[in-house]
Amino acid sequence: MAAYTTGLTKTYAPSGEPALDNVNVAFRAGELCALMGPSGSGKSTLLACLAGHEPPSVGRVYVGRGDARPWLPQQVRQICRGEVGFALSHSRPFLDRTVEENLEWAAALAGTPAIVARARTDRIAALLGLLDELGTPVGVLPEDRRHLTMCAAALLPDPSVLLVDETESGGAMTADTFAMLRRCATELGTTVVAVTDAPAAAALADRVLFLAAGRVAGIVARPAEDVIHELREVFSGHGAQPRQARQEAPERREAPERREPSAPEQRSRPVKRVPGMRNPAEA
Ligand SMILES: Nc1ncnc2c1ncn2[C@@H]1O[C@H](COP(=O)(O)OP(=O)(O)OP(=O)(O)O)[C@@H](O)[C@H]1O
Repeated sequence: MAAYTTGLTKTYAPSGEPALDNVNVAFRAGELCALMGPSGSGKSTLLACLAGHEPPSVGRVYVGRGDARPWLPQQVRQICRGEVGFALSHSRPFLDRTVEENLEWAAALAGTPAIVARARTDRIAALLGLLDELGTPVGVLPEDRRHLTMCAAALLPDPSVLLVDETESGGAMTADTFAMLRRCATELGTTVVAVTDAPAAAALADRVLFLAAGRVAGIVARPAEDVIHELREVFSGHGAQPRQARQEAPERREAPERREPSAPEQRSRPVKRVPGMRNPAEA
């Protein structure tokens, strides 16, 4: 298991609804997992908790060998040296530097020896289709290439887990991008968890994790694109239980456990069955 959560609940405002509500999910070593769900379902929050950017309100997050603890800004070097690499929606490359210079910076920040960084740069750039752009200033590249530059920089220190969110405009996570992330997971052995709204992209993943209203709604292994289409409709429309209804449901008040690490469970709300979808408990 490369990363997992137990009873992960995240509430931003003290009296507000949880952005994540008792999420129990595990990510396997070397898998590409697509993260899908309607806007506000908690995708970015899950990535932020996995990255250690946001502390859980309740529950635990484990990455690699230990807790993904919240980090202070001055500890950014430790993030880069750690188990997790990320290209999140707020991640920004240096626009006035070339792709290669951005990668060098990431390697230096992580303390990766220059000789190791040089050897990895070409390999990662090739996997992400950036070889021809190593000498190009990132500022002149289109948004998807900038995002891939962030992915490349995140991969350079050889994290066990790479977390990739959509860019703020939401346009970067296409099937082309996923095909490159697929290669990274396969050839580098990195666990990749990446948000997308595109069924054609998610169909390239080993598993698709659907969030709906802060909960794990379903996990599909080796998904077919039409199944993903259907599930996306279910969870973005009437299939996703409205937040108001959840608030009134008594089981929401059951306190997610504070307990010692154990094999992650999947105890999520049952959802409409669609051919090819597995219940989270079966994952
Ligand atoms: N920093 C924050 N402060 C307060 N509330 C937040 C914060 N970040 C997210 N939220 C809220 O938490 C919920 C989940 O948001 P999140 O961004 O994780 O969902 P998402 O599925 O990534 O959405 P999108 O696809 O629109 O990015 C939303 O109701 C959102 O308004």
